[in-house]
Formats: sequence, structure tokens, C-alpha cells
Amino acid sequence: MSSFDDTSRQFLAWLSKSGAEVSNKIELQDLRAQQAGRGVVAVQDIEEDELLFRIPRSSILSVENSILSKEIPEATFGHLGPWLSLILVMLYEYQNGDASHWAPYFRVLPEEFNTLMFWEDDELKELQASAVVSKIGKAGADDSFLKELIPVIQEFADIFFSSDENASQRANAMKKPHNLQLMHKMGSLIMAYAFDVEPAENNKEVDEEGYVSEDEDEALPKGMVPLADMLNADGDKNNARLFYEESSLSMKALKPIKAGEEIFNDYGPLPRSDLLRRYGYITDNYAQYDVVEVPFEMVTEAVAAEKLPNIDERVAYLDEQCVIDTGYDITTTSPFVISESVSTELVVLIKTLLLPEDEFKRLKSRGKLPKPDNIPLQGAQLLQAIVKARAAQYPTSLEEDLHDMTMVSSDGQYTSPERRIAMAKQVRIGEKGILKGADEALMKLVQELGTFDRTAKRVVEEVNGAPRKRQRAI
Ligand SMILES: C[S@@+](CC[C@H](N)C(=O)[O-])C[C@H]1O[C@@H](n2cnc3c(N)ncnc32)[C@H](O)[C@@H]1O
Repeated sequence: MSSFDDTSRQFLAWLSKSGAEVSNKIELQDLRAQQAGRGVVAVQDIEEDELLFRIPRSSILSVENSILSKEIPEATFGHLGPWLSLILVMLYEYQNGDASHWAPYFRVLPEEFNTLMFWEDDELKELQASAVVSKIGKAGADDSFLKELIPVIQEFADIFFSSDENASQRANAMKKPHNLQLMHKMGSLIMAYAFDVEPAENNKEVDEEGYVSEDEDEALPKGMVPLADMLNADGDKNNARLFYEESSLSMKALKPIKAGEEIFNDYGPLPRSDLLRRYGYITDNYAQYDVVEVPFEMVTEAVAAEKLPNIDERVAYLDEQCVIDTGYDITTTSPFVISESVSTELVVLIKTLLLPEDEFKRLKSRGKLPKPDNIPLQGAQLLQAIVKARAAQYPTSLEEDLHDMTMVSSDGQYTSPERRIAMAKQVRIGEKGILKGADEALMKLVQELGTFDRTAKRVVEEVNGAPRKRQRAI
């Protein structure tokens, strides 16, 4: 048995000693040949709703369960927030080595990551103009480690380093690059592995009609749930879900699963760019969620070229109406249909900026906005100019990328530059494909709107799409 399998076995033994129940119809398998680390696979047929495993709440690696939370004031954790609090606890448990209750769990967690946080600059460059590059947030994370997390470790050094006589030096050394890197690793583990853990007791107030009050600001505590986080995900292949019970968390089958099939969780409908940022892998099954973000500035730049009147007043009004955002999404649909692919806000923004002055004043006086359908000729032209400008931000064309296509190979090193570059290329090909589809459809629409006649009406409806069902108030 390889040491990889040995580590899995020891982890499972630790888990059942901690009170977990694991069905003998599943196995934790070595999926490294598919570059997927470990994964959970059915070894016998499983029925819908069948229990796959049950993990006691006490096995969750969380702030609540760590002894650190008995030693450090609650207010300190409150101040740090769920994310940094869990990083603090994980650092503490990790540096405790074999003395930590979660030592066998740490041994199955990865040490190497393909998430964008760990990419070299020349690897990130391969993502070209993808908006995801600006969302990695490495500098921001470093800043919170230095300004928020390390001061807590320094303040409670004796507790954190369990009365080591060098505790304060060790706390000061947390600023060193290798320790900041360790914090990033813990942060990446949380991003790719942790669950938002629903509390055992539902303390939410129930109103007279029996509805539970939802406080949107109330962030659920994060927790690392052993084994539940060994499930991979692959787009729509989700076939299991974690259910929160009073003293345990149960993973159950959502549908019948055949022996030999992998058991998949649901990481959400993420575009491949975000999947790469948060989870460090991509599969074709996420291509359906790809998206291109058009920055707001790109819209104002295109509008500036049109020399339209009174832009500032209109932008201020649109801001009041919550239409102004940092960016707007264009998504993938085949064929491209404006009403489904272009963000409603972007269409409303363009239509408002193009309104004749008296029409704008009339809508504004009634606190209304134009409908997000039936974009006029000038709007379609403007949108096409924006799409072209966005595509021009990528230094290579879609055709060049497709000509020199490197597939994401499952051979070789997991974190090799070749693998990362191939994944980046897939992301940018997806984004350029969306822009190409949008450009072609808008070109058709512009031509038809330019020479509008009865037959053209059909084409216009095809590309514009049917009127939106749920529209913003007008
Ligand atoms: C919650 S963990 C799942 C367990 C993980 N495979 C392991 O060995 O620790 C999420 C990580 O698993 C990997 N992963 C998940 N689904 C995958 C898939 N379909 N293909 C390849 N890797 C996948 C990615 O590295 C991701 O960051």
C-alpha cells in the first residue's frame, strides 16, 4: 500500500474513532492519475437518499471546537471575522503537529495548490485580459495577515505557542515570507474545502406566521468538515449533499449512484475563471457558466466617443437606481441572445445614456428606467463597440489560441507551469468565444436594424430575445 493510501486509511480510522459512520458502499480513492487528488467513489450501488457518511459536529475543525477558542477572548475572534478566525485556529492546530486532534486530517489535506494565489506572474499573464486576475486579492490578504492576524498571534503568543520559551520570537517570525505563505495555504484550504456550517440549534426568531427571520449580514461560521471535503465536483454531476443535523452532519445521495461512479458535491455554477481562482482546476462541464466582465469605465469610454449630452446627470441618476456597478457580465448562450446573455443593467445603462433628453427627463421625473429589451440601433452599435474594445484587450485572438491549442493534460506534475498555462488558455478561449458570439450577433442586429423591414423583424426578435419576463421597474 502506498503512503498516499496509508494516509487515507489512517485518516478514515481516526474519523471512525471520533464517532463518524461511513457506509461500506463508498471508498476514499487515489484519483491522482486524473489530477484530482483524492475523491470519494461508490463501490456498490447506492440508492437515492441513502446515507454515505455521518460526521459528528465535534470532528469539524472550527473555531468553536478548537481549544484556542477557550483561551482567546470571543471578542478577538469576533473582530477577526469567520475567515481570519479559522485561519488562526488552523495555524494553531497545524503548528501543534501530532499533538493536534486533527493531525491525521491535516495529513490528507494538500500542501500544493493550483489556485491563482499561487501562480507565478508569467503564468498569470496567460489569463490575459480575464477579469479574474484582478480578483485574486493576494496583496489584500497579505495586508490582513500583517495588520490583523499576526498582532493577535503576538498578543497571545504564550497561548498560541503553548508556553514555548521562544513564543514571542516565534510570533514575531510569523511575518516572514514562508509563514505568510503558510497563511495563504490555510486561506486557500478554507476557500476550496471549508463549509459554512449551519448551527446545531436554530436560534433564529420565528414570527407569528411561522417564518424564520433571515439576517443577511449574519455570516455562518466556517468549518473544515473531514471527509465531506474529500468530494470533488464537476458541473452538473452533483449527486450528494451535506445535511446539517443537531449533533452531526450527514452526506446523503441525491440520486441513485452506480458502483464505480464518483460521488460529487456541488461547488456552484462557477465560470472556469473563478473555478481556477478558488479551486485550482477546470473541466469542460463548467464552460456553460463562463462569463466576460465588461468594466463600467469601458462603457463610459465608448459613450464618450459618441459625444452624448448630460452624461454625468444620467450616470448619477443610474447610480441612484442601483444600475451603476464596477462591471457587467456577458455570458454564454448558443445562439447569442441579448436578453439572456447581456446583463440587464448593462442594457439599461446603454439605453438610458442614449435617450433623447426630454425622454430621459420624463422617465427621471417618474423615477423610472427604460425597459431592458429591444435595444435600439445606436445601442446595438455601442454595445458592439464595447464588445470589440473588450476583445481587443486580449493580446491574442481566439483563432490564434485555437490554432495553438494545448489541452489540459493529466500527465506530468500537478502544479507544472505547462498545466497552468493550458488551463489559463482554456479560460481565455472561453471568454473570447463569448465575445465573438456577441460580436457576430450584434453585427447581424445592427445590419437588420439599419435596414428594418418586415422580414428583419423576425431576426431582430431572435437576437434581442423575447421581452424579459422579470423586468426592472420602468
Ligand atoms: C474539496 S476538495 C476535494 C478533495 C480533493 N480532491 C483532495 O484530494 O483533497 C477541492 C479540491 O479538489 C480538486 N478537485 C475537485 N473537483 C475536481 C475535479 N473534478 N477535477 C480535478 N480536481 C478536482 C481541486 O484541487 C479542488 O481544489
